[in-house]
Amino acid sequence: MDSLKSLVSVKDFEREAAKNLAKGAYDYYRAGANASVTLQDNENAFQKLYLKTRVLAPRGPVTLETTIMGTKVNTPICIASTAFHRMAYPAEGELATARAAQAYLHTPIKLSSWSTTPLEDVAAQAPDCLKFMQIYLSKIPEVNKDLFMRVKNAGYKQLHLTTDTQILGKRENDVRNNFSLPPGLTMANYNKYQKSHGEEANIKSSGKDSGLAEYVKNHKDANIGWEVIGEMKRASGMPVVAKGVMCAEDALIAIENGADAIFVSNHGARQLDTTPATIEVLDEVIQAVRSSPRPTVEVYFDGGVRRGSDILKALALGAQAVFLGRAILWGLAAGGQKGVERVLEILNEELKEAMMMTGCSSIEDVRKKGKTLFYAEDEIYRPRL
Ligand SMILES: Cc1cc2nc3c(=O)[nH]c(=O)nc-3n(C[C@H](O)[C@H](O)[C@H](O)COP(=O)(O)O)c2cc1C
Ligand SMILES: CCCCC(=O)C(=O)O
Repeated sequence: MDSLKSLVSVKDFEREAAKNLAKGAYDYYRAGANASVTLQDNENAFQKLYLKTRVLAPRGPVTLETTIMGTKVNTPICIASTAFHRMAYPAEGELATARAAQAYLHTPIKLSSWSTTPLEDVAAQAPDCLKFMQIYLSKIPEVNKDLFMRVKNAGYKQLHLTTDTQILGKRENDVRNNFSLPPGLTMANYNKYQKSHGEEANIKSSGKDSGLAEYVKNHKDANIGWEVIGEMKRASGMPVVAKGVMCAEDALIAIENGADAIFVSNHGARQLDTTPATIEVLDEVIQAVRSSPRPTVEVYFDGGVRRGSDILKALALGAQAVFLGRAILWGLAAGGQKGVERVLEILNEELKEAMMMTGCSSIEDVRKKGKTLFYAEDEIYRPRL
C-alpha cells in the first residue's frame, strides 16, 4: 500500500483501491447503469459552474459548522449509504467506516440497510455522530416494522427511503460477473429475519443475471407508492427523507406526502442512464421546495462529488448537506478506517480552501445568492438542450 499521506485526491484513492479490490468488487463499486453516460456526467457537470474568486477579502477563521434538521454538526460533508462495506475491507467493513466518522469531526453517517455489519454494531462505533439509516423495504411487513424499531433504539435520527430502486438498473459488469456476495458475507441486518421470517439475507446469483438484480426482483417490495412515507413515519415515529428525487414534480409530491426532507440523487448514476447530473437538477428541486407549502424543508445532495469545490457548489445552490458515496468506498478499500479518515480530511480541507478563495468564512456565507457562483442572465447554469 502506498503511504496514505502520498494520496492527495479522491482520484488517487480510487487508483489505490483498484489495486486492492477483487475484480468483481471493483466492478460493482464503480458501476453505472447501461452505458454509464450519467456516471461521467455526474462528475463533469460540476465543471459547468464557475466559482467567483474574491481577493484580499476580509476573513476570519473558516468554520464548516452547520445544522441538519436542527442538529448541530461540524461539517456539511456526510457519508452516503453504500451497501456491502466488507467487500471493500473484509476485516471490519462498516465498523471501519463508522470509526472514521467518529474520529474525523464526528462526520454525519448514513448506513445502508444492506450493510454487511448489523446496524447496532455500526452505531456503537459512532456514538457522537449524527446517524441516518437508509431503507429498502422488504416484502415482509413485520421485517420492516422490526427494523424501524431497531434503527430507532440504536440512535439513528432519520430514515432515508430510497425511492429510485423499484427495479435494479442494469450494471453490465455485474451481469457479466454474475454478481454474488463473497462467501461468509450477508446482509447482516436481515440475519435475524432469515430465522424468524424466512427472509433471505444472502445474495447469490442463479448464474443467469446479477444476483443483486435477482434479489431485488424476488425480495424487495416494489409494490409501493408515495403513501409509504406516511406509513413509515407512523410506524417508526421518525422523520422520513425521500432519497432519489430528480425533478420539481416529484419534490412537490414528496412534500405533499409528508417527506421531512428531499434528497436529490440519481443513485450515483446506477439506475437510469442518461438522466441529467444531480448538480444540474439541484436548483430546480430547491426552487420547487421553496415555493411549496413547506418552503423550509431541507434538501440534501449526492452524486459525483470528488472535490471540495463540488461540495461548495452544491451548498451554494442551497443543499443543506452533501453526501459522499464512492469516495468513501475508495478510502475504505485503500486503507480501512485511516483511508476513510484521509478522504474526509482531503475533502473538508479542499472545501475550506475553496471557501477562503471565494471570500467565505462560514457555510451561511456560501449560501448567500451570488456570492460564490457566477450567474449567467440570472440562470444558475445553462441547460444543455
Ligand atoms: C457501490 C454502491 C452501493 C450503493 N448502495 C446503496 C444502498 O445500499 N442504498 C442506497 O440508497 N444507495 C446506495 N448507493 C447510492 C449512494 O447512496 C449514493 O446515492 C451515490 O453513491 C452517490 O454518488 P457517488 O458515488 O458519485 O458519490 C450505492 C452506491 C454505490 C456506488
Ligand atoms: C437494491 C440495490 C442495493 C445496493 C445498491 O443500492 C446499489 O448497488 O446501488
